[in-house]
Amino acid sequence: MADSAQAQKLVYLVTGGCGFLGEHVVRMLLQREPRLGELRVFDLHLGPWLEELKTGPVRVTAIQGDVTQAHEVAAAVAGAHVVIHTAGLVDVFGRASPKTIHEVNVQGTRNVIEACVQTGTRFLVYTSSMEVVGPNTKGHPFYRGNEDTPYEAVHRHPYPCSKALAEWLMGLLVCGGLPLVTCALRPTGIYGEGHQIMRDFYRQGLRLGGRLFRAIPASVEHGRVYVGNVAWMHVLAARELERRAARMGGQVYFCYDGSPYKSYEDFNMEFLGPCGLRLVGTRPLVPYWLLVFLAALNVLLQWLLRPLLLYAPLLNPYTLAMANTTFTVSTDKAQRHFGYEPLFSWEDSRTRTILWVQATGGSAQ
Ligand SMILES: NC(=O)C1=CN([C@@H]2O[C@H](COP(=O)(O)OP(=O)(O)OC[C@H]3O[C@@H](n4cnc5c(N)ncnc54)[C@H](O)[C@@H]3O)[C@@H](O)[C@H]2O)C=CC1
Ligand SMILES: CC(C)CCC[C@@H](C)[C@H]1CC[C@H]2[C@@H]3[C@H](O)CC4=CC(=O)CC[C@]4(C)[C@H]3CC[C@]12C
Repeated sequence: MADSAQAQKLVYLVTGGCGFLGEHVVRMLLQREPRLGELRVFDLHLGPWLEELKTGPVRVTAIQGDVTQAHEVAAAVAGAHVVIHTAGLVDVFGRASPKTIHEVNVQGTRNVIEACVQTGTRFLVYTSSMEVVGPNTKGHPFYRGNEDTPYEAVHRHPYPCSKALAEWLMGLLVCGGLPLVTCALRPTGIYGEGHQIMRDFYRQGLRLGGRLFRAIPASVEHGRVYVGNVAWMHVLAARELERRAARMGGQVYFCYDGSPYKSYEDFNMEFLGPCGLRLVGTRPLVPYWLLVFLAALNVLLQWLLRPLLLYAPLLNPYTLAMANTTFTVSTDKAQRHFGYEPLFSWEDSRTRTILWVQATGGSAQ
């Protein structure tokens, strides 16, 4: 008798499937989801790498579309059994307007939910963010927290506001008693192959003669998680939503793995060090008040230059506050609820990331 893996082939849709995380989710599904019959990859900008996937045994359909356009989303969702919604506008640097961030992250998510309800898709996994919780505007540390840790979540920045609203929309469904089963995954800062900010730091270090200068105290700890493990968690959550609907429906899960807790800069050095960079200083070389001043100056410059060009440096009051606030998670909720174990050890994750930085960091890719 054919087993159920062969009997029922499923249609999956990944929104934002050509982004940093989305590409890993797409590849992970193809490698690790035996019930996959068709994979729809929906994104505003389709990657050329999708072409090579089309020659494999699973039907891969590339859909160029915009999550803010309800009709485009509905057409892509129709007939899909499972939707993994990772599309989002990740912007904490002032590149996009608050309105655009809201449209993509909130209205886009609303469109995905409505399309699922209208077309009868039953399972939806949403990529949320740790930013739904914090760090908050008051700079309170979140130390080894879990999904139930009390924390004063206060947002002002458009990005965390939008992610919090979108996650809240997901929660509404549970109260509404709809047949759609959802869960939200909250990655902390993701790293790994394809991580743009890591590459930016590497290039900056190369420009500075192989050095980076410590700006944030080493005692401020950040939770980071490897992109392959975040992708695996999405694939597993999507698979298990059906079997464990009563337990998982409406739940939120932090994404975690064995990556060590370190400051943002020290963590990056785990990869940039073996690529030849050095972090200068055991303590910050620039006083904090000067960073605050420079961050405020960047906001002013961004505003003054806006009519001429887009000036969006890494340092602004929001990113400084983030980098300077401890936020680490310690939880086993995903393990308890759907059997998640990281697929990649810290050593594997580190090696893969180093190889990627070495291969592409200096090139224009
Ligand atoms: N990068 C990180 O450290 C973290 C990311 N996240 C979340 O993970 C998700 C993926 O983020 P990344 O892969 O880092 O970002 P990314 O920018 O690399 O990927 C996002 C993808 O969404 C697509 N997209 C944007 N607007 C769209 C639209 N209107 N219609 C269709 N597609 C659109 C983009 O073209 C891109 O391919 C986002 O929802 C983000 O909020 C959550 C926590 C941490
Ligand atoms: C010396 C500077 C002050 C260092 C600046 C570092 C910042 C650019 C980054 C520090 C913390 C990062 C954020 C954090 O990892 C959590 C995130 C979650 C998301 O959902 C999206 C990305 C990000 C906001 C991430 C962005 C870069 C930092 C602010």
